[in-house]
Amino acid sequence: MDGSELENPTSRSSSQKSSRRSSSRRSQKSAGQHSLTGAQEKRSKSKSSRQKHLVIDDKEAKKGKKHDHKIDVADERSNFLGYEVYAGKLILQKKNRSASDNNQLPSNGKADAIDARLTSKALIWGSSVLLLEDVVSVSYNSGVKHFTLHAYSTKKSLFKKTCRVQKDFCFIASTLDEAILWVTCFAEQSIYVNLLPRLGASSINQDSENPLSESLFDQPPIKCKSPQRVLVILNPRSGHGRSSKVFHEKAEPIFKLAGFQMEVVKTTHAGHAKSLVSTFDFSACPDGIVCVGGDGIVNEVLNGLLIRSDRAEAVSIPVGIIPAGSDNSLVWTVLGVRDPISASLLIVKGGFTALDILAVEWVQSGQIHFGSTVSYYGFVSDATSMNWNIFLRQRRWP
Ligand SMILES: Nc1ncnc2c1ncn2[C@@H]1O[C@H](COP(=O)(O)OP(=O)(O)OP(=O)(O)O)[C@@H](O)[C@H]1O
Repeated sequence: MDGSELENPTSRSSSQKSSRRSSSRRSQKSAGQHSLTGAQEKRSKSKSSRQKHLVIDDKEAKKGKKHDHKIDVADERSNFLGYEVYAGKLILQKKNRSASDNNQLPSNGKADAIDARLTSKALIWGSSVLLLEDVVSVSYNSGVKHFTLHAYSTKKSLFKKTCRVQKDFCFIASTLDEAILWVTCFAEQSIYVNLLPRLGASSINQDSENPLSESLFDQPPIKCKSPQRVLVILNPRSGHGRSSKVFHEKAEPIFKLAGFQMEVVKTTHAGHAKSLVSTFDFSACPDGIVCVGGDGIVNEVLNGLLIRSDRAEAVSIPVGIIPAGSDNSLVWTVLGVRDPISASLLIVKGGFTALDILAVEWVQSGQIHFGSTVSYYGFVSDATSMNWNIFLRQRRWP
């Protein structure tokens, strides 16, 4: 199955059909500038809400008369599929063709081309939908008409458990310029673009009738996110010694697809992570720390940050967690995920969740005693990623 099979929305009602078609035409017409920026998107949203009110007023004015389904269409599009960013024709590459075969595709291969739309939430082609939250990156070789989406979509396993599996989708655009537009629009939706050099000289023969397009590639025109540089701290003892396997087989491939540059440190003893983090020069890895292990390794990393001389800045360093311990209760509580693939996706998608950390105090004979270091923490969050803020109570040392 390609993406998630859906009921084809265009087959519902004629009024919906025409509304969608005209919207698609509008977006095709303005190819080249038709990606919506956040502000445009807001404007578009408020426009649809204005439309909605107009339809309601109209309805009240002409009681009893039937009206079209503008309200439903607007709501459905904004809630489920987001707002249209780009539309055009794409050919989905057959599995058994290699990337180099694409270059021999006849330029009149439009017979297989299908309507495709990129919205702020998904890529939709035919009756298939691929959610952007499942897409890790796009690979694109300069000078060719095809690009590949690397996705980890959810799938029900034999025992009806949901799991994520990697799947690549190679699409061929109608022209080289359209391929660039598609990839640019993915980049604008915060998908990492892995820009690769040109394939062989033969690979651009397909576009030799269009020298203008070729010149575009003298300067790569696609603006993409810069690669993230992170420190990975892996406890090889976590999860009864399975954490290295979890990292190298499940998390690392996703980080590589997303262009992450990683400095991986495997701890050699208890307390290693804390001492490392307490003195580490983060200028080499400014984009975050990824803990691979159980709750214990996260505990050490947070404590290491808290005892740094530059604690005020250090607490703003994002901390990610790849569950590879035996219990992983913290990551489940904070991120709502348990599997390392979903946790890796959350990290590469880059959202942040503020996490409250409280010092635990103990009371004896009516007196409050504080530890000399922050030794444990209450976590108050249930959202989806990993920035953390520290709220320490006013402390009075005995
Ligand atoms: N190389 C190492 N050898 C021995 N112990 C280590 C090493 N590195 C870290 N540790 C210690 O191991 C403890 C347990 O690690 P961690 O919590 O990551 O795994 P776990 O116990 O399998 O997972 P969970 O806490 O989810 O049950 C940590 O508190 C840490 O101090």
